Amino acid sequence: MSGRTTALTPPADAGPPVRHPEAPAPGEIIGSHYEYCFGCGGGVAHGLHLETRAGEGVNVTAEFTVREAHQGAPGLAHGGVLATALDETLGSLGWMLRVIAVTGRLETDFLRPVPVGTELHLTAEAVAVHRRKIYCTATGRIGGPDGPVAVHANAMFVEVKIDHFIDNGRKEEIQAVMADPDQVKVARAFEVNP
Ligand SMILES: CCCCC/C=C\C/C=C\C/C=C\C/C=C\CCCC(=O)SCCNC(=O)CCNC(=O)[C@H](O)C(C)(C)COP(=O)(O)OP(=O)(O)OC[C@H]1O[C@@H](n2cnc3c(N)ncnc32)[C@H](O)[C@@H]1OP(=O)(O)O
Repeated sequence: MSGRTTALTPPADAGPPVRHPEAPAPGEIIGSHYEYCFGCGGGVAHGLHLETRAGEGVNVTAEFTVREAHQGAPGLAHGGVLATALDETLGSLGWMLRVIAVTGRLETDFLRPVPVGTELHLTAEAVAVHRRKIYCTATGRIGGPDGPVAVHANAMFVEVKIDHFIDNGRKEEIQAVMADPDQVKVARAFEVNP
C-alpha cells in the first residue's frame, strides 16, 4: 500500500482553481490534443470524437454522440465508454489552468442508462487545487444541457510535465508526434507556464 489517501475531498489548505490569463476564450472550441486519442482524436474511427468548449471559469462543456461501436448492453452505451467521456472532458480542464494533468482517480456514478443515438451533453469544472492535485467534477446529461443527468464523476487529476509522455509512451508514437509541428505546438503551449 502506498499510504496515500484516496479521498476525493480537497484538503483544508487547498486553494481555488485559477483560470489562466491565456486560457481559451469562453465558447472557443478546444481542439484535440492528439489525433489518436480515443476520446477526442479525429484519427480513431470508433473513438468518441468528443468536442470540447471553454467555459467562463475553470470549466468546459462537451458533446458526444453514442454510436453502435460504443454499446455494452444491446442499444445502450457501455459504462466504460461513458467513464471515458467524463475522463476526457475533465482532461480538457488542463487547458483552462494551462497545465498538463493526468487522471489520478476517477469515481463515477451511473444514474440512467444511455441509449445509442443519444447526444450526451457534458460539463466539467475544477473545484480546488492542492500542490499538483486538481480536484474536479463532471456531469453528463441526456439530449441537451438541461436534460436528465445520466452520469456524474468526482475526480482528482495530477499535474505532470511533458516528460511524463516522452518517458513512458511507446517510442514509435512519441517519435511521430515530435516530428509533427502541429503536435509540438500543443506540447509547447503547456511548457510556457509562468
Ligand atoms: C512531445 C510529446 C508529447 C505530446 C503529448 C501531447 C499532448 C499533451 C497534452 C495534453 C495531454 C494531457 C492529458 C491527456 C488528456 C486526456 C485524457 C484524459 C485523461 C486521462 O485519461 S490521462 C491517462 C490515465 N492516467 C494515467 O495514466 C496516470 C497514471 N499514473 C501516473 O502516472 C502517476 O501515478 C501520477 C502522475 C498520477 C502520480 O505520480 P507522481 O509520481 O508524479 O506523483 P505522486 O505519486 O507523488 O502523486 C502526487 C500527488 O497526488 C496524489 N495522488 C496520486 N495518485 C493518486 C490517487 N490515485 N489517489 C489519490 N491521490 C493520488 C499523491 O498522494 C500526491 O499527493 P501529495 O502532493 O499530497 O503528496
